[in-house]
Amino acid sequence: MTVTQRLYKAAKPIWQACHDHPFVRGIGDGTLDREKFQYFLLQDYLYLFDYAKVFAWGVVKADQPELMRFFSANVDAILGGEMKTHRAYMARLGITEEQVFRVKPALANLSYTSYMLSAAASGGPAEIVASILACSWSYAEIGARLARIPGAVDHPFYGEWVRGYAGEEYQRTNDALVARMDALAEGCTQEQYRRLEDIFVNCSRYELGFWDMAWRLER
Ligand SMILES: Cc1ncc(CN)c(N)n1
Repeated sequence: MTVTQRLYKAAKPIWQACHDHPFVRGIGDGTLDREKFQYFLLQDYLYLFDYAKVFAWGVVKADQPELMRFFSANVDAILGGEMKTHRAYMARLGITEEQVFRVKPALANLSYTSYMLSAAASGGPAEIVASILACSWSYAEIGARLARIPGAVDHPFYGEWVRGYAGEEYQRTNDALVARMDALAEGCTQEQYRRLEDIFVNCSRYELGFWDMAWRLER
């Protein structure tokens, strides 16, 4: 089994709970309350700035130009790629970026990003990718699964979100991250692997917590 197959297996029950979460199901069948989605969108926009900073740690810690470019391209893919979907929804909802910055990150959001940033600050490139991977990969899987629900990609409101994560660009970027995890973890000791698994599973738990946070409109 590859390292990423082992990581996937370790987090599988948590990911299944994400797939079964009423928030995720609600995006897929189009029944999700718009207020909950708007709340999620704003929290997620704030989240993504910190998520991009985790990749930026990778630029700092990379010891090879190619790895530096990899992390740097990912910073760009978030700020200029994934966040485009958020900005399109913000435009539809009449929300400016300034208004988003007045929103306080919920505790579940702040705890998640603080955890990732701390793992990145104290670790090396492998720990950095492990802390990013649950985020990137679980959304790639959620997007791909939701896209198979009849009507989900064409839904007038939620379709854009599903298309963004199911789309080729997002899936390709995620595939590269999965491959990078395997490359960076190649030959790691059992102890090093355990640390990567801890980070990956904890981030998966934070992912589930993020859906819950949005579902409950955590204040
Ligand atoms: C909380 C969260 N997790 C993952 C993703 C996908 N990058 C996201 N936008 N937000």
